[in-house]
Amino acid sequence: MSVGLLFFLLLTFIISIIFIIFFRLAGKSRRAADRRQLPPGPTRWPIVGNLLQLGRLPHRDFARFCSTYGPLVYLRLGSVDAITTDDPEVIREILVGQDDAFASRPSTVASARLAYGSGDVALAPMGSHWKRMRRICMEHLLTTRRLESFAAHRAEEARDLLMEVWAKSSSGETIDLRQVLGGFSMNNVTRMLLGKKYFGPAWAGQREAMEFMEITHELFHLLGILYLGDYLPAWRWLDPTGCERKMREVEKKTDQFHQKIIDEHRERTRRRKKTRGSHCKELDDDDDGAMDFVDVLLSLHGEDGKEHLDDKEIKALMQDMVAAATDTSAVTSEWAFTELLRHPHVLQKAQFELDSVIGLDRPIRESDLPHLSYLRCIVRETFRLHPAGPFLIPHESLRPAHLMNGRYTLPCHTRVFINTHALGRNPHVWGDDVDEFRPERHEKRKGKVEISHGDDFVILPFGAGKRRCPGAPLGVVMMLMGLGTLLHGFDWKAAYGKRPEEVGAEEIYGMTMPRAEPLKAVATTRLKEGIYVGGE
Ligand code: HEM
Repeated sequence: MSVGLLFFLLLTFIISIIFIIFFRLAGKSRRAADRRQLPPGPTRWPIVGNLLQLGRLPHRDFARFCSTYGPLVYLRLGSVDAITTDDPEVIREILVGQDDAFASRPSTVASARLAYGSGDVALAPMGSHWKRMRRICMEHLLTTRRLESFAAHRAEEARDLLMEVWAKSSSGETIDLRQVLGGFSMNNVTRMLLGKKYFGPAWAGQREAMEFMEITHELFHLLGILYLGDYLPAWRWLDPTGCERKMREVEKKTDQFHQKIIDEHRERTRRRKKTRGSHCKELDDDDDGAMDFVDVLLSLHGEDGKEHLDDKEIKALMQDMVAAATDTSAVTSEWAFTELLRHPHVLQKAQFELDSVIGLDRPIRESDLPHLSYLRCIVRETFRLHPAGPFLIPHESLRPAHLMNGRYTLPCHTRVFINTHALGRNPHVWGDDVDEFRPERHEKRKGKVEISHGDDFVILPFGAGKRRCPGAPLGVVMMLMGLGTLLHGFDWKAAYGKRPEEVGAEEIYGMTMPRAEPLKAVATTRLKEGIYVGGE
């Protein structure tokens, strides 16, 4: 080898080393700079980060961090970067201003196990699959026309609710509001979605109803917990609480349940077609009234020229709709009732409005809802103090992003906890009487009282931006109809002779945030008897 070649090789080697060192240092200092620009937050421990600072009600701990370090707080949850906020302007920037960066969802053990590998809408990461599933929801399931086609079912459910409470109150029974409101929203949703009702008259049957209840409760519970395996990967090896084993069991049970419903629908369609002859057209909305959602999903074409959606896609969507639709409205309605029992003057004012808009000679109808401004204020105030879930479903950043005029830099895959519970109790937004239930604070708005978020982002019951709840109009109608029916139909007092101030308002943490105890009350009739048994 010549001396020249040797010299050339040596020079190349030295230059390469210099480049490698240079880029490593540059990378390190860039990462260090990024870290320097993280928002402030509580002191972090090695490995666990801030996990040990979270208790039984993490939304309250997050709120405390926001009032100490806010409005935007950085947390390290085990191996995960996370931020939290309860500030309307920061929330607007995340959900609307920088929607492109923050509209994804984190991949968690629950979303993999319990949402068909994140194959649904609500827990799917941003990408073509989510776009397609969301489009199916918006264009085929939750359209105004389809929701209107179920108005008669909803009216029937309101009538059954009135009759059920009347029957119980006539026999001196205490009313379990969790049970009646839960049954009302569950029936509304399952009739639309699965073509069945699970509670009350004409129900699907004891065994199936119990199975359905059990599965949905287990599912909600597991989707709601803060599972340590998502933050400390080593935890998954040990699974000391048996959480993953439970998830696998529930995954299997739900899948079998969904498959049975799909098979029943296929069989029903096959029988209908056979009755009408093999030349018969596809099932459509004019056949036997409205198609339920499963019928609609079975009639849609799949991707890449496939004749149908995959069963897995249909099951993921069914599960989303049940999970997203039933508990949310039932939990919020129970909270509304809790506050009404704690504030009898608000309850009376709502009844006064109902009587003047509807009268005492007929039950409430959906067409009355836009005219019930005070009832709408009650629902809005309930969402302020008791949003259905303490956080929006966690979002995740798709790339490094800057927030608050570039003041802070966040790494890719930062998990975002928008604390709607703390937003509604933020004294900078709501003043000193944040803890007081006072629907009148929403009254000053002109025209129809909007229940969804407005331009000011001071309440956020349905989220905002790309991931906004696609079922908000249905959720609002179900809540107003349920509450309106019970308030118009009956006078109410807390059960067991409790005084208003003795009605508790303790919450438990989960994907949704119910009262710690089911709400029990005593109802007395206030309309003509014929109305309770289906007359006008
Ligand atoms: C009072 C009732 C309801 C409340 C309070 C509620 C609230 C919410 C909230 C807070 C989110 C998360 C938004 C975000 O992450 O930014 C959400 C998402 C969602 N909701 Fe609702 N919801 C209700 C009713 C419904 C109904 C009736 C349906 C469908 C039948 C539904 C379907 C969904 C779906 C599919 C998502 C996921 C959207 C996505 O990730 O793209 N919700 N809802």
